[in-house]
Amino acid sequence: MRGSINLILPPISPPSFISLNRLSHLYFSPSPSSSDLLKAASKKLVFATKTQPLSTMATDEERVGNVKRQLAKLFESSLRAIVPDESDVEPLIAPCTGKFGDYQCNNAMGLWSKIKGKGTEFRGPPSVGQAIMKNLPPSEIVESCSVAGPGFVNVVLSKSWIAKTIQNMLRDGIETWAPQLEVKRAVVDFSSPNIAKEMHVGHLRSTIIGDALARMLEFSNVDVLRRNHVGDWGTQFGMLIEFLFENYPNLEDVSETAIGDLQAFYKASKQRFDDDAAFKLRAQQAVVKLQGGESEYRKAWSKICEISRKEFDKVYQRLGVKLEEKGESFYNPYIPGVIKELSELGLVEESEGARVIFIEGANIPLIVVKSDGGFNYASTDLTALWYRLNEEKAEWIVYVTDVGQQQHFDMFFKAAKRAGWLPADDSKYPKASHVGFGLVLGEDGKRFRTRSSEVVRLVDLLDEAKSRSKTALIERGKAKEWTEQELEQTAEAVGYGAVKYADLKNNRLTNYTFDFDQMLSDKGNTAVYLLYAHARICSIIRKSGKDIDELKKAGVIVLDHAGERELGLHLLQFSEVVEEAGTNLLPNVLCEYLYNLSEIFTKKFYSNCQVVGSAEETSRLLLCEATAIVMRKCFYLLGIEPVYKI
Ligand SMILES: NC(=[NH2+])NCCC[C@H](N)C(=O)O
Repeated sequence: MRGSINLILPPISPPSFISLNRLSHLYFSPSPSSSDLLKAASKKLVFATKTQPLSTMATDEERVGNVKRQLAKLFESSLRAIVPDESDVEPLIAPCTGKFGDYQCNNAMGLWSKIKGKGTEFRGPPSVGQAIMKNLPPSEIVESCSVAGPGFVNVVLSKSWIAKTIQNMLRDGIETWAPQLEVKRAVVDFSSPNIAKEMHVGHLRSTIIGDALARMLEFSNVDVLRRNHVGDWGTQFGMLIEFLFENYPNLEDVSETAIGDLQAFYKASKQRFDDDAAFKLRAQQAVVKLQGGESEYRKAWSKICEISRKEFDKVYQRLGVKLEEKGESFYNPYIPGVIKELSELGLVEESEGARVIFIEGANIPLIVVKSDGGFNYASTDLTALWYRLNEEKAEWIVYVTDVGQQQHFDMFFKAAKRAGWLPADDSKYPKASHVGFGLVLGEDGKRFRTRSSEVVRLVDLLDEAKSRSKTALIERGKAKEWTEQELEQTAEAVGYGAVKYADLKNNRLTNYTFDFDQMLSDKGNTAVYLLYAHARICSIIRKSGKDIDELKKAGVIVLDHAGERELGLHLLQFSEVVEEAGTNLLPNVLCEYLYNLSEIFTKKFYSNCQVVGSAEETSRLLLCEATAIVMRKCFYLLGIEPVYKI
């Protein structure tokens, strides 16, 4: 699968504290001691700046909340000083947890393997690490550095810089922490249900994951074209149209309510198709007439699409998802031209009456024109890709479907590479990525179905999520405290948020079990727990009686307590996490960050640091506000509505 390495690998975890210690024994290098730190300090590697309230706007440099990038810039110049060769200066920076530092530069070992035996003055990775550290230019970001184990350069960030960066964000807005991606325009092809079929729980995953990815890329300054590649073309329309004509001789009479239950309509026409040979023949002829553009048939087709669209839109509205429909039929007029172009390139060959493209490594060819002369899913997808690259000028095209379609994407991406539409190197743009996801399972561990083995309808799921969360709120006595409207809105935010989060928090490639009790629990890693945590932070601020907007203008953040510092550092990592989740197309990375933020806030900060009435009240209220802002942005990026009181 294209880009599979990126997609399957879990986020890189930095070497843990323990492994660092272990390695340090192996490499006979002492762990950094206070004397190391002192030495580092004497080499002007300690930079402490006093945090000041900032009344002026931040410079572009200060706006960047992405610590990893800022450190990479510093280390790049230090690496360059050691190895003047341009190709060797890609800094490897990773956050780390441990008493030696907040971040690490992991270049020493790689550099050593390149320079050893070539008359270098260095004696091994630790000495390369020392040199990297010594060459680090002065910066207010870094408080101290040390070298550990096989040359890891540990960096302790300056807490006054962390504080200042958070103050800047509070003053200038969270948008100043948005990642800047290389890509300017992307297509995210998601949801994409099929006409005349009910949207089911499989489409739920595509809708939720695709929306989250689109939001993350949009936030990262990418122009995103949200595309609903609806299945609105194909042989099934012959059967549907014929059935429509049979039951509604006058098309004007067909209302939404008449065939509102499209699943039932589809089933009934399929029954008719299977049972009656004459009907079947008429249905097959109807396909030809539709494709030939006969007006009555086109009208009937439009009617069916329109009714389906209204049903889909209701779901999108409830989920707060925006999409622009460009269904399969949209690309029809372009298909012949694209097949011609591919033929002229010598890619299309005859095989058993069909026209196909052979793909290296695949045991079957990609059929682009069927033996009856018709086009198929692959011809449409190749054409849509061509359109997106050439007409829409997208540099990154992302497709969100179940992993079952992986081979299809793999094949037509390879065909596009053969045609020279995409570079052979997956790390280059323009690029196409398939975002696959696993199955939704029921409690029995099998595919999620209703008791009568029917496909579960999305609307029913959403109704139940809402009604269950409403019941839970009523049990907490909220019906007495709140207006009916507040109760409804919160029940929706919590209910739909729970369904979305339960899906997004898993690595999307794994199957997951749909379990209302678990997703609506207010304990553990659930949307309910997180939404309530956010509401509680808002209530701390409200109850303080302070005007938070005034505090934001002049207040100073101090991170003297370990809990304050840990919270501050985690807040600062928001930008690099969004960048990682967006570029690797993994929303679960952002969920993990959000959950950890809430845990650090509660367990490290709030339980140890009194906020209201303390000497540090202003600073701590600002930390509460910054946490609430970052949490809300995470909710937004995951497509979840926040709640402010609970
Ligand atoms: N460009 C694409 N093939 N997008 C995905 C389409 C998904 C398809 N309609 C389905 O329900 O399985």
